[in-house]
Amino acid sequence: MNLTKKPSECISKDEIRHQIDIIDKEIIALFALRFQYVSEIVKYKNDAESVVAQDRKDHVIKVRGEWAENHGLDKDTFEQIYRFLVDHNIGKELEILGRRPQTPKGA
Ligand SMILES: C=C(O[C@@H]1C=C(C(=O)O)C=C[C@H]1O)C(=O)O
Repeated sequence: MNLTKKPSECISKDEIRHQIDIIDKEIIALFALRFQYVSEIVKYKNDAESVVAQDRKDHVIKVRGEWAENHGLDKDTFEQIYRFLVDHNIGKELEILGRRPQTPKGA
């Protein structure tokens, strides 16, 4: 990441906002990469239950909350953020699954 200053080294609001912009650009790029993997997983799923993958969903949300807490962030807030993200991904996975030609049962 091309950050030019540490948080405490910044000497103006503009400088701080510039660093924040750099960080957010990177975060978005990582979310886009994460989404590429999410899109690929649909190949290995065949119905709504496997798309939702409730146990994995619960685990992802819980563990991200713990990771956030380990970094001094608010656990519940980051659980909410991840719940929103995972629910969004489930919607996208269902769209992809819906577009896929259905294989007749027993075929
Ligand atoms: C990516 C998956 O599909 C869904 C999306 C998840 C995510 O965005 O991390 C996690 C679980 C599923 O609800 C998966 O099954 O792992």
